[in-house]
Amino acid sequence: MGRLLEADTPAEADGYSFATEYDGPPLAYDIPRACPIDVDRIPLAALAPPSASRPDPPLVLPFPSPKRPPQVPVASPTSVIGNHVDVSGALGSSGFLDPSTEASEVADGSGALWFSGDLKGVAASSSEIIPNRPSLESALSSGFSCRSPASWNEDGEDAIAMQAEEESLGTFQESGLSSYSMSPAIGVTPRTRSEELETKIKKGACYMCLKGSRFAVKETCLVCDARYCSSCVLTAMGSMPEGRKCVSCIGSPILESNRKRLGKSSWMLKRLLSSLEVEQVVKAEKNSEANQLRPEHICVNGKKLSLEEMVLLQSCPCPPPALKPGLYWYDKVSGYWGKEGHRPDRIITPNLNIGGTLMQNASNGNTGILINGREITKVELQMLKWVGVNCAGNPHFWLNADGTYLEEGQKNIKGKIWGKPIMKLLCPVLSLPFPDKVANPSGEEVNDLVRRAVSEYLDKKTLRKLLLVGNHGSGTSTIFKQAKFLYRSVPFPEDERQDTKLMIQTSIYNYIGILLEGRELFEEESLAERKGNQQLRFSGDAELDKGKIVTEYSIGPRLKAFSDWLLKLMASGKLEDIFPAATREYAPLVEELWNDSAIQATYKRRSELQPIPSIASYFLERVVDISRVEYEPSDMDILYADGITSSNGLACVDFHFPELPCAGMSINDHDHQETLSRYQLIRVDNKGLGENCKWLHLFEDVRIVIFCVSLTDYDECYEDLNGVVMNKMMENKRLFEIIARAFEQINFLLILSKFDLLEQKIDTAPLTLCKWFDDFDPVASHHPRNNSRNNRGTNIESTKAEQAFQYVAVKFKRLFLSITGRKLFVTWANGLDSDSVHTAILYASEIIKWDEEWSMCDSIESMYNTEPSFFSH
Ligand SMILES: Nc1nc2c(ncn2[C@@H]2O[C@H](COP(=O)(O)OP(=O)(O)OP(=O)(O)O)[C@@H](O)[C@H]2O)c(=O)[nH]1
Ligand SMILES: [Ca+2]
Repeated sequence: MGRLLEADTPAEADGYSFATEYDGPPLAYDIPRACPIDVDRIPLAALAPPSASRPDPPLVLPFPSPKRPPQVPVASPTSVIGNHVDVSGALGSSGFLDPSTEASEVADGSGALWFSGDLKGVAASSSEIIPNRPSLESALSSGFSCRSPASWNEDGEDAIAMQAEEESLGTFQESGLSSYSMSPAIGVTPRTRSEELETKIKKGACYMCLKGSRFAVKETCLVCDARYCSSCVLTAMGSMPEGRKCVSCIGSPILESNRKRLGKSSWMLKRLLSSLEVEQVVKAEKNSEANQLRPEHICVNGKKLSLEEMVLLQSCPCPPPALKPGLYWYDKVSGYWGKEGHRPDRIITPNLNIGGTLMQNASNGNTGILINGREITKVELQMLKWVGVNCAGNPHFWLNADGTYLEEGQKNIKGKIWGKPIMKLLCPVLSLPFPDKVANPSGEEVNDLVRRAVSEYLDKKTLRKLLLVGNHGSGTSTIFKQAKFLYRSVPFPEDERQDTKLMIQTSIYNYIGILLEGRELFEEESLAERKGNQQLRFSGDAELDKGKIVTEYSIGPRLKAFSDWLLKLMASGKLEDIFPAATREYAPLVEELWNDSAIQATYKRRSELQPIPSIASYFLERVVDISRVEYEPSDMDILYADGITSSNGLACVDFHFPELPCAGMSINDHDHQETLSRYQLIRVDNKGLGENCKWLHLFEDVRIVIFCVSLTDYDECYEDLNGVVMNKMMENKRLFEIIARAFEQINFLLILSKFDLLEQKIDTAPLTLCKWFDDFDPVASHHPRNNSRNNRGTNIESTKAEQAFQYVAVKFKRLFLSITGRKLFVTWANGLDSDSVHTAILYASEIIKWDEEWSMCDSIESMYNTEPSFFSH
């Protein structure tokens, strides 16, 4: 008998109550017990998962003007992500854009979206102003509401705030479980708000432009079910780093009802994006962390699962199919699995060490008969009776996974229920599970299973991302393509080859245009020379004479007309509108032009034409073949083409390292891959980085930033948008500073590219032409070496190019140190040489590994440091 407490004491009379121990006679009845509250079992709504991309919590506007009509504020469609990050910048002090701002005024920004597409729809800029935006924050914190103009209903009430209150009460997704209080609350995904919003938005209309009917095809957000038409979807969903989600929903878990849609591309995606982009979106959707089933959403025998437990459950030989968040019970002896409060639903792999201890009331049975400690349901009792198990006296059974059963406290096996043929028929009739395959893995086998599953999972998680960035012309595209050639068994699938073909064909017209411009210049020069009067070059007389006097650079009227048209097209920036579509039509003219002696004469003097890239000759010399419709680019053509095909400025390639495919072995060999580390090289162009690189945060899980700078940039200039002439190296420095600040904690590898081209020009163009390098003072070398590249690390007898490399490296190292206080790693590369690219990427992977080893040492050290008492005992 437990000790009883008595309250009737003298102390009570003094105005306070103090219980004393009861020492009277034993009582004949039960004392009512006050159950202590178990704090862990108080249901709580799930916390929103952390997400860097979610804006600050919405502010409550103190006095919303009632009856404000729903309106869709506008912002530049080019600032989807940017606005999402910097909400305050995009919105006025009231939290909204100035309603007087016309869509046309702001929809014309100069930044760039990742995905190209028709973005004529009216754009919303942030969670606060997308009408349907389900505020996860507001849903999870009662009384905290996100007010958007469109969320005011006719009566001036804040519909979303009301919704938030409803949702903050907490819901369990599994039906009928809310009243069942055995388990702690399971975090659930936010419920869709689409029904309420549909009453405000015309039925079936797009949630952004509010236009269209329900018959028009729409793309739906996986988190909030908001629907967007094809004009708005890219604005609303941005670059889709986690798949099809509104920008404001990035980082939020998906609706469970949408799980079956994960990774399945849609008609609209295929229409708006290139196949590579669709592939990326689909992959992101399937793999991104936020879209995975979260272990804490699965509760087994009253205990939320850990990550390892969930992985084990999902990867066991016989897992529960289509696992959803919810409360479950699991009898690990028999393998029975069911929803809390319900009969068994499945027989899964037994002996899995997951969840808590099976409770007697797990399935809410009331028969008095126990199987493995669980009181069975009526229907199970019925089954036992039908197969002839004696249930008199409410016995307690032990049921093993192989179907053998015995009574508690006895040693004799009474029978084998799964062995009875009638069971196979009975179970389906009673809606009870029957084992697919009677299995009983030993403890050791289960341990193996755990090890394998967890290591596979961790392997998936430890995909090491390398971010490759640099200014235009820094050689990032070439390095990226080399990586594909080096590490992929099929580097460029057919569709990418076709896209590259079109890219090359367009660039050919660009090169021809540059030649034609040069031809005009040379023609004028030679006319002026003949006249013996420099002034004539610019006079009206010269123009007249030009038609009559034929020079080495003159072309016939037919080609002249073509030339004028092409140059006009280039000047208007419309070349890409016409080519490569018109390739078939103009191929014969290109052939004629190329064979013309005036063009050949101009081509000979191409070095005098500043903007023509050195690689242009490679293509120009085969211009006739290339401009034909049947042209198929070779691997070399793909590598030499300027840039990569990606309309959103983002491309990635997954590979295993460090092994290169050697004779007789494919790098994609499955067994081999398992033992290798996984890497992903992501290349983003400046457009993709956005204005002032504000999208960089999307890459915060990268393990290393590989920053590319072309060593040839020091004496090259370009005109910026305002017509200001900028030195390219200074521009590299500027971008480097921005990116180093944005990734302060991440390792950096600087690749100084185009080393071979530097060697060619350093003697004629001194490094001091760039003002940042004005104190470069190379030591003259009397022993120029042939194979200088392999000795770039030494400096005793290094060549001028090597010294320049060292000098530039130190300049960037100092700059990096001053920004981050850390060490910058530097190497060089020649993009056209696969070995040098391989060495550079290998270097990057080694930096990542060193870093991992260091952090491991650090954590072990800190364990020793923080637990002195443990070791002092
Ligand atoms: N000789 C030489 N040529 C290179 C090197 N890297 C790239 N190229 C070539 O230079 C041409 C122009 O490329 P760039 O525009 O400078 O660089 P990219 O590879 O297109 O990379 P991004 O412009 O940074 O995207 C391409 O056709 C490449 O084949 C290099 O290291 N050495
Ligand atoms: Ca380029």
